[in-house]
Amino acid sequence: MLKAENLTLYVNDNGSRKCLLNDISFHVDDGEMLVITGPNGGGKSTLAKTLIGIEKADSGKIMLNEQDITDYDINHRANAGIGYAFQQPPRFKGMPVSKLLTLAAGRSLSIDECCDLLTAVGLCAEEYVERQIDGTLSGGEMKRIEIASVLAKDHELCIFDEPEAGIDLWSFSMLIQKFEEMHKEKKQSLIVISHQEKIIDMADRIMIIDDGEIKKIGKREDVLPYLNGVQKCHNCAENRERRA
Ligand SMILES: Nc1ncnc2c1ncn2[C@@H]1O[C@H](COP(=O)(O)OP(=O)(O)OP(=O)(O)O)[C@@H](O)[C@H]1O
Repeated sequence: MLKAENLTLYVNDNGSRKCLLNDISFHVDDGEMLVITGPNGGGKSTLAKTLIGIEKADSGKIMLNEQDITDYDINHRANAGIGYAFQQPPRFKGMPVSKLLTLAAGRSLSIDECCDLLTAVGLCAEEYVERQIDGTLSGGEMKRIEIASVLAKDHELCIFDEPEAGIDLWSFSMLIQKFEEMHKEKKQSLIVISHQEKIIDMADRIMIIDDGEIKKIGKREDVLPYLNGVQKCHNCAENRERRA
C-alpha cells in the first residue's frame, strides 16, 4: 500500500514562493487502481514526480508497504518498487530499444520477451526492437516504448502520467486492454493520471486535483457525477465567454 501524508511542495517562481502541492493526503491499496484527473496545471504531474522522488516535498511523508520512503532518492524508490512512465519521456540517445527494456526489467530479456512488451503497446516488434532511441522516433512511438519499459518489470506500484497523450486510437485500445489485464491481476497497484473517459471509467477510486489540492477523492461511482458536474460548469462558463 502507498500512503501519502500531508505532502506540501513550494517552488521558487521568479523570486516568489509558489505552492504547487498543498497538504495532499491519500492512499492506494494493494491491487487498487486510482485515477488522478483534474484541470491542466492542477498539480497532477507534480504529485507524481513527488511520489517517485524527482521533486522533493517540503513537508509530509510517503510510505510504501509500511516503509518510510520520504527521504529515498529516485533510484532507491525505484528499487523499493515504484515504476513511472513520464508524461513526456526522456530519450536515452544511442541505446537500442531492446537494451532499454532489458535495463528497465532489471534482468536479461530474450528478444521474444522484448517483442511481447512492444506488441502490448501496439508497436510492431520486428520494426522497433533493435531501433535506436533517438530523435527519429515520433512522440507517440517514444511514449509507447516508455510505457513498455514500465511493463517490463512487476512493480509494487506503477504510475502512468497521461498514457493516452499522443497515442493513436488503435494503440490506445491495446493499452486499455493491458491496463484492464493488470487491474484484474491485482498484482500491482496503479496510479494513472488521465483526462480520458475510458481510463477514468476503469478506476476503483478517482482523485480530482486542482490548484495543488485534492478537491475530491472517492469511489468511481461517487466521484463520476461530481466530475460530470464540474465539466458541465466548465462548458457553461466557456459558452458564456463565447456569447459575451
Ligand atoms: N518548477 C516550477 N516552477 C514554477 N511553476 C511550476 C514548476 N513546476 C510546475 N509548475 C506549475 O505548477 C502547476 C502544476 O503543474 P503540473 O505539471 O503538475 O500540472 P498538471 O495537473 O499535471 O497539468 P496537465 O494536466 O496540463 O498535465 C502548473 O501551473 C505549472 O506551471
